[in-house]
Amino acid sequence: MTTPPDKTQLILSNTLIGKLSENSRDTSELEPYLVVLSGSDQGKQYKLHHHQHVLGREPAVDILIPDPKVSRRHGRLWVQNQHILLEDLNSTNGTYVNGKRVAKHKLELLDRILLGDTYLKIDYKRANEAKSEQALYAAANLDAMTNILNRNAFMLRAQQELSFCKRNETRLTVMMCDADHFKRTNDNFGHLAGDQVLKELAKILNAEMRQEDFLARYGGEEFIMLLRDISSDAATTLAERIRLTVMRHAFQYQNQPIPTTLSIGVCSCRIMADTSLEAIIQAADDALYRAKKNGRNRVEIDAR
Ligand SMILES: Nc1nc2c(ncn2[C@@H]2O[C@H](COP(=O)(O)OP(=O)(O)OP(=O)(O)O)[C@@H](O)[C@H]2O)c(=O)[nH]1
Repeated sequence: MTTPPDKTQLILSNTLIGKLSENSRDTSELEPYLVVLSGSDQGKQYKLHHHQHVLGREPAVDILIPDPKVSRRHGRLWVQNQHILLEDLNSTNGTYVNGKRVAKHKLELLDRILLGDTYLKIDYKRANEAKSEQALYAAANLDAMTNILNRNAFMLRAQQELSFCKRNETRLTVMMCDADHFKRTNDNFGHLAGDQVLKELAKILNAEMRQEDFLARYGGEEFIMLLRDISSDAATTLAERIRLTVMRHAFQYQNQPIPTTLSIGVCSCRIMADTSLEAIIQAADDALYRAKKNGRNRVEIDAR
């Protein structure tokens, strides 16, 4: 629990986070936020409300930390009156504050929290500060048109997942999905119609994933998915389901139907010490090439 900052703390905090000192600002406007300081979600922030927030890696938690070393339900934050309490929920790798393992801890403003490999801190911000920082986060990590991860953000997360799979010898699946004859879509219906199709494709793919999986726009009309620990049979079933969903979806632009199909290349492999991310993506890309060559609107899989 963080006691709301007094003036001295605020000046110090602002110096640390590189903002201009605002000695006179009114602390009553400040709201508590949990800020992610490292890892693939670096820069992301969560407004803390006056109740408990569960942190962890499973989809149902309030604050999802996409770090393989974080437990599914790792810990919780309680905002109570003027304080913020951090409690470990019997996590595997523990909850640390300023380098010390804690079971339950009343947070101070400058405390550094460590869950798995992810550093976090509490900060107090005005709503407009938080909004502009969130916009910066989105610009760095998200594809502006589809609002899913961009390629760079995906590669960062995928490297983390690969390290986890190496330690645990689990499977990793990469799925490359590419809209068929998309040049024709643009030529026949216009670029705006093409954009509309890409936005809807992102929504469909997003809905098919588990929350711990990652989806990104990899290139123009190409999407990439990373799925942890599913069998090659389950990956094939999922890819087939996605292909059928897209084929049956009624894409439209200005009331004009736009028939759209996907070709999907899948690489599903058990991760060895020397497996590289580039090699898995290349194998998925090769499978995608085969799907195109073998007639499009189909799935090809490389299972290792
Ligand atoms: N509307 C729209 N089109 C895009 C975007 N990014 C890439 N494209 C278009 O996607 C098309 C991709 O064309 P190609 O690489 O020839 O592939 P294709 O026509 O889909 O053919 P196959 O992949 O072989 O089935 C190009 O015409 C690009 O201009 C985008 O953001 N919006």
